[in-house]
Amino acid sequence: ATHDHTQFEERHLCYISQLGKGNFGCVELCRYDPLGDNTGELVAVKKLQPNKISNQEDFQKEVKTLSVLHCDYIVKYRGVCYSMGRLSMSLVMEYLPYGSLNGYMWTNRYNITTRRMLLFASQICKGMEYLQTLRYVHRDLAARNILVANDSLVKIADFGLTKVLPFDKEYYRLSQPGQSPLFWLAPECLNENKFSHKSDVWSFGIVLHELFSYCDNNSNPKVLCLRAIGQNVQGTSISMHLSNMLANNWRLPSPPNCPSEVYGLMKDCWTYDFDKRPMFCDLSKKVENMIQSDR
Ligand SMILES: C[C@H](Nc1nc(-c2c[nH]c3ncc(Cl)cc23)ncc1F)C(=O)NCC(F)(F)F
Repeated sequence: ATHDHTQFEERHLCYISQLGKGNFGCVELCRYDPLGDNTGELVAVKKLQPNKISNQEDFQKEVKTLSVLHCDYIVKYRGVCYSMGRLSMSLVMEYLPYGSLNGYMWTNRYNITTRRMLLFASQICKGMEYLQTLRYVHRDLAARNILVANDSLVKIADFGLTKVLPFDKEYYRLSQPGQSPLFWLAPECLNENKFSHKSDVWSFGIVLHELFSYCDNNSNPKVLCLRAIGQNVQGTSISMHLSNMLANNWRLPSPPNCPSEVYGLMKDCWTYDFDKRPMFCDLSKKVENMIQSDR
């Protein structure tokens, strides 16, 4: 049987504001208000730009993916809304009022403790552990794709690039270079378009760097990598330069005032050989030990 996609009637979805845009379309804040008295719940509605058909297929997959995920550390699926006579479909999700993690970290940079950052890191690890049990590879783990539910709870969101591993392989090979942002990608993704739980671990290390940099846009992974590459980017693409630097053991520098054992954890996630990188279950234990000892 098809999944019981809770149906939201378009006439009761009241537009409030736009939350953000992506290369797919946009996400809007709406109130689902069937009683028409403003007592309905706030929801986040992801709408597709109707142009590209390929987007439609990818969007269907994203809806399918999110509808089977049930985890405290993953944004909740609410259902779908068909409009234009089932011609176009929107994805309805829970609305998280504190917004995306990168905005939250920068806004609250003066009163977020190391313990709080480690709590967020352990929650992201647990969400990723859950994804791994279902053989999903997120492929776009970044602070901009983490949502903040409240001052002590974050959730993984944006499953637009998520792929399920084949039954007989522990990696997913993309046919052509994808649209994942370069500076969050593991070397094997840059060099061979190979995505796995271990490449998600690499991206988690980048998210740790973002967290401990308070998501400062002046020292985000893109800025730091481009500075290391140097302005004189000759013919070879940025991807090639980055790949060469990583092969020569260059890594993002430690964020200012970052505890050395946290930077050590980032470096573990950035082990060149993906077989030697820690698993998310190892990472969450290490992070939880740091939370305990960080009194
Ligand atoms: C394109 C949309 N962008 C944004 N969304 C929100 C947002 C606040 N609260 C939210 N509650 C549920 C959802 Cl799905 C989004 C938001 N805030 C700022 C944005 F720029 C998005 O989906 N971003 C990926 C992720 F959700 F992971 F942050």
